Amino acid sequence: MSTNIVKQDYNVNVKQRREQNKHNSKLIWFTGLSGSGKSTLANQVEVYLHKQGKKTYVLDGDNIRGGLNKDLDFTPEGREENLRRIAETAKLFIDAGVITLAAFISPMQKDRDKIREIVGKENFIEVFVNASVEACEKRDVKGLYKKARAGKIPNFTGISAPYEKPENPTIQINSDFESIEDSIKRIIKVINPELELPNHE
Ligand SMILES: Nc1ncnc2c1ncn2[C@@H]1O[C@H](COP(=O)(O)OS(=O)(=O)O)[C@@H](OP(=O)(O)O)[C@H]1O
Ligand SMILES: Nc1ncnc2c1ncn2[C@@H]1O[C@H](COP(=O)(O)OP(=O)(O)O)[C@@H](O)[C@H]1O
Repeated sequence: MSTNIVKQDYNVNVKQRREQNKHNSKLIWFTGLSGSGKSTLANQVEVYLHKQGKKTYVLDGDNIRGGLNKDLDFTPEGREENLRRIAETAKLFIDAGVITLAAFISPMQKDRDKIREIVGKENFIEVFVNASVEACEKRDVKGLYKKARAGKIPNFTGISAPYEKPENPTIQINSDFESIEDSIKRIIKVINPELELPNHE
């Protein structure tokens, strides 16, 4: 535990960064089963925003778990710490004026509530990428469901570990039935007004 910490104020603040960028900075959080479509949608929404000249960055499960969080496993405690660190990272990106898109299974409501609390509810947009286990298993993008069914991956979400559906997401996508193009359009419609410059008064 760190003690005797005194917060340092910076000369350039988030308001000035947002004004220079001419857009707001928020966290767009994609939650859902493995294979539901989180990475696909986060990446495509980033492409759209980037083309508009906005400052963006994507944080994605497999990439963060290969670096910053490579010491963590998929137990409930491992996931909790994974998501806490990602939320703290996203908070820094938001402060840096960057629109941050995060794609993590984040299966537990309590962990998602903690993320919202860390970044501030005014900065948090939750996208629930809803897909059935059956559809994800049929896609089996990375062959992980096959391995999990064979008992080769412990604590696999949807098979041997739980996924709690979000209680009140900002947007819900049904990727079993919806095309990628339609999902992207619906997300963009909701986030565009949220990314306009805020009134800091
Ligand atoms: N046991 C188990 N359960 C679920 N997923 C597993 C597991 N082991 C490895 N993987 C791979 O890790 C990716 C999910 O990591 P996350 O950091 O998003 O998970 S979590 O939010 O901490 O629950 C996940 O990526 P996505 O398929 O993009 O969701 C998998 O590639
Ligand atoms: N509406 C949709 N949104 C996102 N992905 C979709 C949709 N419909 C079908 N898919 C397909 O589902 C798969 C999702 O894979 P991926 O984005 O890697 O999932 P995740 O990041 O959640 O593990 C891709 O093959 C994608 O083409």
